[in-house]
Amino acid sequence: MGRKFFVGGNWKCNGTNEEVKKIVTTLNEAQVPGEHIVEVVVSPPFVFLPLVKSLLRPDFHVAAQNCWVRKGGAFTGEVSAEMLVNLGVPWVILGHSERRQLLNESNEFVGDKVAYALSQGLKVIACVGETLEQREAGSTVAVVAEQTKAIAAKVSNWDNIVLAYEPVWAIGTGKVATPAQAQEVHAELRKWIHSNVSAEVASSVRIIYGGSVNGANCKELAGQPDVDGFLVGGASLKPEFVDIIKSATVKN
Ligand SMILES: O=C[C@H](O)COP(=O)(O)O
Repeated sequence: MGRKFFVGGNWKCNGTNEEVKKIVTTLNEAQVPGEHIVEVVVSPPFVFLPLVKSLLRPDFHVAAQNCWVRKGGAFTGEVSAEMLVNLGVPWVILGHSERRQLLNESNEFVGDKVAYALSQGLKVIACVGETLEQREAGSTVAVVAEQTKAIAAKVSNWDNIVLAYEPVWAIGTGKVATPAQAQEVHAELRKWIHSNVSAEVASSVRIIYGGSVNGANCKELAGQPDVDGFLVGGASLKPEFVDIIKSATVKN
């Protein structure tokens, strides 16, 4: 069975009430390929999740940008997986490099978060990716394999995981990975999953690319055999996100 193209929009820590409504209006009016061709998930900040969910067209879905590692309780400032489920939020982004780097989330912590979120019924966009220093040292594949291993160690069912390869040096920098660079790492990740998880998961899991994807570069990236979609930051706040969604047709 083919892997359905997946386009995620990570709005990060951006937006006012008015801006969020404007983005949703643009998405709601867009003519895009049907749900059988592309799965679209947008991820506003926590505070806007109910608003976006209530206004967004029914064929698009929402994701939180994080959740607490275990059951909720006395954890000031955190939002639990149970709360997201209670609000009908189906997806969560975990292990984003901004959280790994700025908030010191370790591979093990991310693995625990992914496992807990899945156990509560959430679907997870799990992010991996190397820094420029690691790439220049030739350790890209080792780094992403180690990050994936920490997830695989805690998870037995990959049906509800989308793996996002996001090289840190390409995030928000305008320096997109070349299609060949993205394909190479995606193929290596699939190979790692084949050897360490299973052949079935390797062929079915969607591996999406993130890092300076925009309306101009998305088609060529989408044409790579192991690129199953995108996790888009900056461009997901702009009308060109619609063009990125449309790049799904490259696969069909
Ligand atoms: O989650 C999205 C990524 O961090 C990519 O962000 P960007 O498209 O602004 O480079």
